[in-house]
Amino acid sequence: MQKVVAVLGGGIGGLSACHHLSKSPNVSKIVLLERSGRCGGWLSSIRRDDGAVFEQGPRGVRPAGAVGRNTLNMVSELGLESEILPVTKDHVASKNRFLYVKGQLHKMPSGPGGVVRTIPPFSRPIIQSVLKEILIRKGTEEDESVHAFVSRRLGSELANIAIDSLCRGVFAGDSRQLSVRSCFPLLYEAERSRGSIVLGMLMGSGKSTEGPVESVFLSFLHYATIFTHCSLPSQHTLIESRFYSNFCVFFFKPELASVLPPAAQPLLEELRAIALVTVAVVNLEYEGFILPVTGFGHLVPSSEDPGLLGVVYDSVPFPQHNRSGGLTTRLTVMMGGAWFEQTFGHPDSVTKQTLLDRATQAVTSHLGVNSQPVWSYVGLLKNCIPQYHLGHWKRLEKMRQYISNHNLPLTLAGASYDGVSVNDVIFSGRTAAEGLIGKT
Ligand SMILES: Cc1cc2nc3c(=O)[nH]c(=O)nc-3n(C[C@H](O)[C@H](O)[C@H](O)COP(=O)(O)OP(=O)(O)OC[C@H]3O[C@@H](n4cnc5c(N)ncnc54)[C@H](O)[C@@H]3O)c2cc1C
Ligand SMILES: C=Cc1c2[nH]c(c1C)Cc1[nH]c(c(CCC(=O)O)c1C)Cc1[nH]c(c(C)c1CCC(=O)O)Cc1[nH]c(c(C)c1C=C)C2
Repeated sequence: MQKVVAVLGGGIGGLSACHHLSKSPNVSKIVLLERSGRCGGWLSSIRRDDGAVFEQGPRGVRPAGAVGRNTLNMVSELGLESEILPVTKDHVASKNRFLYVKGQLHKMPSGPGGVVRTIPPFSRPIIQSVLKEILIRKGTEEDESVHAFVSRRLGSELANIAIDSLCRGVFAGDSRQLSVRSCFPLLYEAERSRGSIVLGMLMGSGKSTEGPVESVFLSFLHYATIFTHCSLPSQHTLIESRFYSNFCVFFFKPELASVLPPAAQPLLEELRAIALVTVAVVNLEYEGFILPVTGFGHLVPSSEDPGLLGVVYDSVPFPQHNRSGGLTTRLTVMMGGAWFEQTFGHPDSVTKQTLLDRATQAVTSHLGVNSQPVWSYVGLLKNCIPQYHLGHWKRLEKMRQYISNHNLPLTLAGASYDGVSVNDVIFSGRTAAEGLIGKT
């Protein structure tokens, strides 16, 4: 039977689902319902007339593993290869990552030399923690916080500095609340299957699918303009939508609540329990090359400055997006996340000037930059990153069971469920589409 499918939400997940649905001869019509004036969701680029580009949302994807390959396949199917700005493995932005600890920038140890020597901010060689890890007994919990898991297996220093920072740089979240099972499933599975992260990674390494390119930037605006836009009134309900054989849902739970019938209350309660954090994203442009170091950027552990997550040195990986003519430096300061309210108060009451001042102060103190930016843009991205807290996996199981038991014509996909990265979300769009129509 030919299907008419409604896709709710024109973020990258919804667009990916549309792409895969559109390849099936069994789908006669796809209706993409997007409430805002544009598609793309959090993918959002500011393009100035002088050629400068600033990202308010994601700026890169790592084309590693199955989800990375899937993204590259979709890019190729859409004929967008020429839009990719590759950042190769030997590029300085791929090799140099920094941590800002105790008032100083530290290059993250890398390569064999970096692992066997003691490199600040760490007090002993990382190899020591890695070798000990193999001997640590397997945990027994169904789930554990990322911080507890890493402290137990690799020691508190790596948990407090490296993993705390990484969780801020990916989830804008608190490693003490985030679930290892849902946020880092490979680590969790490695311990379960091999009894050790190190052994799990080594034994699985034969299957590595990494290509020569470490990171790519896709001109996200192109994704966003491929599909036309239409809108969904917020009172739209499943009952009113009887014309559609199926729904794929790609947006966060507060919005989903408005389209579900009251009878789906238990599902709504689970959806509401998935927390979201707000991030302030401040794009800055400086005259000349002002950085004391080169690399992708630096992260700040929560013990150093809870409200300041990190700084991306956009000009280093993507100099093509500097304005034409004249040397400039583009930076993005990310703030808030799980610490937004304690740092800035309620997102509705903070002023853009406060956020700009805080961001430029960080550039001055972390990077020793004394000049003022010649251009800036302050974005307040309310509820932009879902937080997979402890027990997230159980919540997902419950929700999907409810949908199945009640025969709801609904598929949950997108960043709130099975991975927050652009790659994960594109993959979830494909999986949702294939769940409805079979493999394309
Ligand atoms: C600041 C920031 C930086 C990031 N950096 C990276 C990065 O470098 N690399 C990476 O891999 N990932 C990154 N991410 C994560 C990634 O961008 C997101 O997880 C992903 O874009 C989410 O896509 P989505 O389709 O699930 O949801 P969304 O982008 O939220 O899309 C949902 C869509 O649904 C629409 N909608 C909502 N309600 C309704 C309604 N009632 N009716 C109709 N439409 C509705 C919305 O308008 C929106 O367009 C970043 C995220 C942020 C916020
Ligand atoms: C959901 C939001 C995401 C943000 N960034 C990413 C996602 C999915 C992607 C991402 N961010 C980092 C990595 C690298 C992990 C690794 O393999 O080492 C990935 C895949 C880390 C990172 N993020 C930022 C910086 C400066 C770094 C460190 C540099 C590096 O390791 O390469 C900037 C940044 N991005 C996001 C936030 C909240 C943030 C805060 C500073 C969103």
